[in-house]
Amino acid sequence: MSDFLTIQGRVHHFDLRPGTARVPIVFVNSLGTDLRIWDRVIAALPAEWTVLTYDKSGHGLSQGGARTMEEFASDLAALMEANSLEGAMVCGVSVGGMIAQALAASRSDLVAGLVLCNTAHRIGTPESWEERIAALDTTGLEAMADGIIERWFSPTFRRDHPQATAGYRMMLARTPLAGYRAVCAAIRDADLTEATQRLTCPTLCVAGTDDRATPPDLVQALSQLIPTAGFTCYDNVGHLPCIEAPDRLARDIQTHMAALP
Ligand SMILES: O=C(O)CC1=CCC(=O)O1
Repeated sequence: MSDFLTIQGRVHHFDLRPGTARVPIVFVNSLGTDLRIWDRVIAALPAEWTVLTYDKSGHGLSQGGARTMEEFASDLAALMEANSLEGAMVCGVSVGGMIAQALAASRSDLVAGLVLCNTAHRIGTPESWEERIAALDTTGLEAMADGIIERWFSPTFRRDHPQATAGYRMMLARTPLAGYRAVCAAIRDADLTEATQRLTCPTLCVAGTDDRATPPDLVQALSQLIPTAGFTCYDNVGHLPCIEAPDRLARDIQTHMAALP
């Protein structure tokens, strides 16, 4: 059920679907999206799984204010603790995958396994994020939305799903500017290389051949940093497999979950 919790003085929006399975799963969304991007994945998962989704600070219905990747990770830790979720599978996409890595590095008690979709230990360059922040300040998000959507979705998805493409474009363009800007700055400043190479939990890294934001080579490099990680790449899928390939992602999550010790 959708609910709200104040964490470090900021109201956070989350949705908890309680279940009886041993290991809960927690989903972490990307820049410019909210918890709805996971709906089709969750619909394809077993009904007995406990599932937590949430809007990170400054996105969806959550209040802004977090600044660093560590703060975004500690928001998630507090939300999991408040819901008595420990030893969870944490599945994050893009910056959500960075938050998941930072959480696993700092709070291994909360994380039994990881699914890292279309993410990396370092995304882009500080200069590229500075350019994006400058463009945001000059033109705003609406003017940048078409270019961002082309990085998010494969040409096939955009051709075959024009309504969904338009809908997710609205989700992006309606993201509060300050919240979007803060996440860009957190990505600019985050280098998780050292923290991530110390991870020891079972990890699945997922890439898409048509991902123009975190291409397969980058996601594969992430998987090679983590001794316990596997790697898979989805054909004709872009940056958001939770939207373009929800059934395949749900299957891979279940296989990964089943292999947990
Ligand atoms: O908006 C993009 O370019 C894609 C992206 C980078 C980090 C993230 O979360 O999304």
